[in-house]
Amino acid sequence: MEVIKIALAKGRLAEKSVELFESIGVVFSEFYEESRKLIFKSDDQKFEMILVKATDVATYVENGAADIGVAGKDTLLESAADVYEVIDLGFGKCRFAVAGKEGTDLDGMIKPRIASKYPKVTTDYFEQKGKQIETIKLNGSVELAPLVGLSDVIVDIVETGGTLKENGLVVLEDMFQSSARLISNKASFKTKGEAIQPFIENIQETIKQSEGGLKNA
Ligand SMILES: Nc1ncnc2c1ncn2[C@@H]1O[C@H](COP(=O)(O)OP(=O)(O)OP(=O)(O)O)[C@@H](O)[C@H]1O
Ligand SMILES: O=P(O)(O)OC[C@H]1O[C@H](OP(=O)(O)OP(=O)(O)O)[C@H](O)[C@@H]1O
Repeated sequence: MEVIKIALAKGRLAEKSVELFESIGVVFSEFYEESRKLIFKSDDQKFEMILVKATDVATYVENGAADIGVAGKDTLLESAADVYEVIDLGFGKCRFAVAGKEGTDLDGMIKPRIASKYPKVTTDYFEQKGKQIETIKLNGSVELAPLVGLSDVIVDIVETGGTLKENGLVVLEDMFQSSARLISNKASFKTKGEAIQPFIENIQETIKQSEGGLKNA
């Protein structure tokens, strides 16, 4: 029996993903034990889950170190990994936005300096608009950049808007939505299809049902 390897991001998306797997009978009891473990076997031993940095999920899946994974669309766009994006899981929803101090005249700037954890997403977006920019790659606390003069504006994901607000920033331009996606390694999708396909179909069914539930709520 071939084990299916799943890469999960350690942070925000982990718990919801594990709950989703449970709902289709793939249970990782060990996940709930307090530990620093990074590899977990499912109770039925058919699946192995590895916990990696959110931005590394696509790398593990692209290289076949994991067969499938759960990653935010934001990280998929940024890494441009060559993987199949199989299902929009509907959680981990947030929006990409250009943000800055209130009244910032982005259109009036010739070549604004834009700080972001997502330099590729930023470059692609402004290239499409035909606007020249300079990107400054940061790894976190991006909201600081315009406050201390490191950049003119930022490109970041926004959920509640709380972080922007607490730091005196506002959304200047709404870009697009992001949510968690189930991704698959391209070769595994075929070679391990017999095990992966039913897993995907079951998840698809669960999501359809919960969407129906929401609509009927
Ligand atoms: N504030 C947010 N609201 C909703 N979804 C978010 C939010 N921040 C991140 N996400 C989504 O969850 C994914 C994982 O985010 P998480 O914060 O766990 O990792 P991270 O941003 O790489 O943080 P860290 O550097 O602490 O590991 C992101 O790629 C994104 O898709
Ligand atoms: O609109 P909100 O609900 O406030 O969420 C948005 C914040 O969440 C993410 O940061 P994260 O918490 O991952 O911290 P980081 O800055 O260290 O990456 C994102 O980069 C924003 O800073």
